[in-house]
Amino acid sequence: MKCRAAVAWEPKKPLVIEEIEVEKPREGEVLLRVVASGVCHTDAFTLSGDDPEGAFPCILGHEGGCIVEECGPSVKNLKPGDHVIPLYIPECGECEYCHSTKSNLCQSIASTVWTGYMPDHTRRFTCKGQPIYHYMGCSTFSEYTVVPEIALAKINPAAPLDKVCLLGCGVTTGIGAVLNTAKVEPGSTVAVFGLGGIGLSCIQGAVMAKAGRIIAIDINSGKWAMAQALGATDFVNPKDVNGSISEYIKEITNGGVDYSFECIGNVHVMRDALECTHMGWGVSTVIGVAGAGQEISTRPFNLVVGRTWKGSAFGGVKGRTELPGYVERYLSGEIVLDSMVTHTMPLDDINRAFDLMHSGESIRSVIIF
Ligand SMILES: NC(=O)c1ccc[n+]([C@@H]2O[C@H](COP(=O)([O-])OP(=O)(O)OC[C@H]3O[C@@H](n4cnc5c(N)ncnc54)[C@H](O)[C@@H]3O)[C@@H](O)[C@H]2O)c1
Ligand SMILES: [Zn+2]
Ligand SMILES: [Zn+2]
Repeated sequence: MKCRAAVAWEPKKPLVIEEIEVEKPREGEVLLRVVASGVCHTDAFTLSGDDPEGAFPCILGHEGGCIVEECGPSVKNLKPGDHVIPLYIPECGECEYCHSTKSNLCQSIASTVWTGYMPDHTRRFTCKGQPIYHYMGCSTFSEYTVVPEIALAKINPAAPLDKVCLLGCGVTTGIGAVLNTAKVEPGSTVAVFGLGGIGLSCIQGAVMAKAGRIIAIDINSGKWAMAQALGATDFVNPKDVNGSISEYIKEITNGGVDYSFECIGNVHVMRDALECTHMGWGVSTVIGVAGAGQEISTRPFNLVVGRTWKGSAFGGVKGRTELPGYVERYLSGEIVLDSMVTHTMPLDDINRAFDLMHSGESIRSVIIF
């Protein structure tokens, strides 16, 4: 079939709206009509060319709200009309990661998801006769996309897809990092570095975990209002701090925070986030994705004295099992999504979503198809 999609022909160039050809779903695959898609910093990261795994030309987008259009052979649990959220980390239910309660990193199709192919090592998109790479197994910046059944969470059709699409990455990542990865306890002091879609969702998670004090940190003071509305208790702009931000946070928290989260992708901030945690028990979770070749460092002694450095992908959430519950928590008012969607636009204006992200004006832009 033919449809319209935003094609990333090469790094650092605006996306181009093109007519593309989408092949039928094959064995175990599902053709989806994309209703809405959020724009995440990770899309911008890949487009920047800093992502070692980025393959071009591709169709970006991984925060989708979709409806099943057609099922390929041997698809068992989905039918046309079902509402789904595509998962960049699938859940096959059979691999050792799926069997482990300690990880959500299903490896069943990882080698193809992260190289831009479908599980059978072929692609479903062509444009002007040229094959186009898939992206994170989702490619939601297209009116239609093809995703394996094991990478689809079936959700309550009562949920608005233009809001719950954010559960496909940003919001689930932030909340899950707090609840699943760090396991923040009631009364804890928490520091969140970077107040984009991910950081603000960490704040939501910290509120859900009943943290006592939630310190929101961003170089853009315009982000404070939203952080406060979601439950942050303190705001620090590192630009207003003389000297080290980690020393400053330790000073105002009587020795350091219990938990910190890095939601930027900056290796220097990752170090600050670790070093501002309390000696003896502080836990710092890296969520931000840093550029190719970058490394983190700290004095080993900072770990010897009882701090822990952790990392979290998609908030440690097993998508097919747990995401439907996140959608229910949104419907019951426990998870806030509506105010996170600061901008909406049609596919034709998708490049504006990237501009708004880079200028710091948006929390999340959602493309409405
Ligand atoms: N681990 C995962 O599963 C996962 C999932 C999604 C996104 N990510 C990553 O999380 C990061 C955040 O994504 P996002 O969509 O929220 O991004 P975003 O661009 O919306 O937000 C980033 C925020 O960080 C702030 N910031 C930048 N430099 C700063 C500094 N030095 N100190 C303090 N604040 C600073 C910016 O002002 C902005 O508010 C990205 O690196 C993204 O790739 C990881
Ligand atoms: Zn994302
Ligand atoms: Zn698996």
